[in-house]
Amino acid sequence: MTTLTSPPRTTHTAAQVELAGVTRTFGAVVALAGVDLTIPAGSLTVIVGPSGCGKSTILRTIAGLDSPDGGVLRIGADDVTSRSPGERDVTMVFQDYALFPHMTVEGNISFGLRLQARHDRRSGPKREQIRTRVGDVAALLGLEDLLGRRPAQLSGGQRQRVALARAIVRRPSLLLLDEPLSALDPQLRASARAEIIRLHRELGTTLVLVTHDQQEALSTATHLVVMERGVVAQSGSPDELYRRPASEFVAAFLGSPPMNLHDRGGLRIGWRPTDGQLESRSADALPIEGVVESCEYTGDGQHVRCTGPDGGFMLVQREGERWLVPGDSVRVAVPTERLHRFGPDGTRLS
Ligand SMILES: Nc1ncnc2c1ncn2[C@@H]1O[C@H](COP(=O)(O)OP(=O)(O)OP(=O)(O)O)[C@@H](O)[C@H]1O
Repeated sequence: MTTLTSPPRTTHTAAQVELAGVTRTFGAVVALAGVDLTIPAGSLTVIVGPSGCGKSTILRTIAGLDSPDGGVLRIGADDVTSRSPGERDVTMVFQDYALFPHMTVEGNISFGLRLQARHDRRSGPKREQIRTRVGDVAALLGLEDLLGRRPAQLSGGQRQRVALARAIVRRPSLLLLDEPLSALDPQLRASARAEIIRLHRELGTTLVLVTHDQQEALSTATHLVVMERGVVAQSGSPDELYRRPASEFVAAFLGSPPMNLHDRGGLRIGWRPTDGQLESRSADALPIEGVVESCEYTGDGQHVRCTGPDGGFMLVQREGERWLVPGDSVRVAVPTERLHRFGPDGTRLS
């Protein structure tokens, strides 16, 4: 696969996207309950959240495949709320790739450009330009040797690359991907994820990706958006959301194994399983005692599940520490600066 060091010919200006008070209902179902969101120009923004929280509806609204009931959508400086999909300079890649089965890979990739050429003979792309652009994109995605094949003769990962090639060959200033990796097995997912990150960097376009996989979201995004029941729970850099979750919902949603949460004095206290220090006697720490219930070997350590005085908790134990077995008593200290505090309504305190 070719890695371009200078900006490729597929580069286009990257667009900022802004949603203000966007609402959408389907009968009694509120899919979007007033979404306020800015997607920075040139970012790789990942929208993540549990099933049914409105992720796909946001993407479809940005693409113009669905119309909001209220609110404003801007792409760049333009209010595009009532513009048709064709007037938005946006391309969306669907979960199932939707390739044309009777066309070759080359035919699939060039389809949009050929259509454009037919509609607009004067300023549309010329045959030679189409060939060059398809060649460039095929090189970028490592598809040069597959151009003569049909979709049925490709692996899942190759089909995904063809769908991406078909989208980026049109040089959109905004590229939308709905669960692009969901059809791939875990090993292919990891390499496809790396490919999307590289592609984003080389294209310089704004890329918005939807997933329900929080691990994938954390590792892929430059800008992360967590959705909760039709609204944005929090948006910012992945690091910001992981280290300073704005609510108990975001805290519990991001991170694997998930954050431990306890009731303490009318508040909710949270700590990451990696922040618990075994056998530490530090004064500036919350002590928690428990009994080991089960241990899960992870290769470089253990995930240890314990029962404590006020419910269970999880601890991540690294290699080199005392090896725990079920029935062991443990004493864990959580440094005060690593504690997260949430009020009765779930919002972060301090
Ligand atoms: N065309 C439709 N008609 C009726 N209800 C819809 C329609 N599209 C979406 N919904 C509902 O709106 C809500 C949000 O759906 P959406 O597909 O945006 O969620 P999602 O976060 O992408 O979910 P998933 O991760 O399961 O794909 C859901 O309750 C869904 O059932």
